[in-house]
Amino acid sequence: MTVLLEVTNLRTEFTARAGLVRAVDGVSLQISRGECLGVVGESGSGKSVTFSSIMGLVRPPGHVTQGTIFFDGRDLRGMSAEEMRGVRGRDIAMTMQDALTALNPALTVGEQLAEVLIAHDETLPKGRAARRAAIRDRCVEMLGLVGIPSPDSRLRQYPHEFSGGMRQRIMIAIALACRPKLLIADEPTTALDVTIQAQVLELISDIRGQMGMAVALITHDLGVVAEHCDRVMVMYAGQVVEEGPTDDVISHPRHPYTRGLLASIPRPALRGQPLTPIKGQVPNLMGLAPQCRFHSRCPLAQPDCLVEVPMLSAGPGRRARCLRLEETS
Ligand SMILES: Nc1ncnc2c1ncn2[C@@H]1O[C@H](COP(=O)(O)OP(=O)(O)OP(=O)(O)O)[C@@H](O)[C@H]1O
Repeated sequence: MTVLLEVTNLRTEFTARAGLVRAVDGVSLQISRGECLGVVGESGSGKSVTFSSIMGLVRPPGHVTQGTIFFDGRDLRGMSAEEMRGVRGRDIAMTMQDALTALNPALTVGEQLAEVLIAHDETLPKGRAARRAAIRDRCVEMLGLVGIPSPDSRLRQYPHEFSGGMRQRIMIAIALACRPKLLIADEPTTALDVTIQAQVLELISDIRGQMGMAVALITHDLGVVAEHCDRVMVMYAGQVVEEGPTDDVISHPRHPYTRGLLASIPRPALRGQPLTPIKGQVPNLMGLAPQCRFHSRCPLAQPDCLVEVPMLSAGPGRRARCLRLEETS
């Protein structure tokens, strides 16, 4: 599979009154064409900021201060704001955690879909009437694709006239309108109940199959990753701590943090056994010392862990940021 997105050594910092917050610190990742990468980690681990940085959507006081981002062979960090606007929507689309705030309450769903098509779809006919008809057809097609019943009439409705699950689907329809090569889905199901969650995820997987699109699925839920992702990347305190093929990482986690995450979720095979939450808290990202960030919570920690730990090979296609890998092999 050819590489679609390649990020190397990305760093994103926020200048806060109390000091510098390094929200993303040395993140490297790759996504191949058509692949689904799961991105997991506790709240505040830097998942959203990593992908907002890739999209060029970090706003002051935040700045990308280091690293390279190549998409489809093009250098995104070297692009102008205008060029990046072209990439967003057409090549890479991102759905946000909260559909209600991401959608424009003052425009109908049809108007919002049409806006994206007008901005990015170069295949639309030039003549006015033909163009209008083509835009309308595409809007109906996209709402139909995400499973909105009677898409024709619902195009004229506003976001508040839809349920939470429907709004998520509409946001996905808008993201998919220009057939992006990569969809970044940030917690697409957080606000939804369990059945709707499953439907939205199935929908993303189906469309991925139909369009050959790559997906980065940001989630707290390792169950979701197990079901939908080819590979998984685990983040902790602004860094990637483990990555590899999903089945391998979930069946045999190598980083103590990934092991902790897996021990803290209910699994049918372990019914009746108590869950073990990870003790302690994610460290403050301000002024972190150059040492293993999981050290204070780690059951395997030794004094020699108080050094900056690089990503180390942890088996075929796998890497983990830990000096105790021999104890988890
Ligand atoms: N606008 C901001 N100003 C200052 N710091 C910020 C800002 N946005 C994010 N951060 C910092 O970046 C860290 C990482 O945030 P991010 O939203 O990427 O985490 P996350 O892993 O996506 O969490 P969640 O799962 O809750 O969305 C936060 O803990 C916070 O310290």
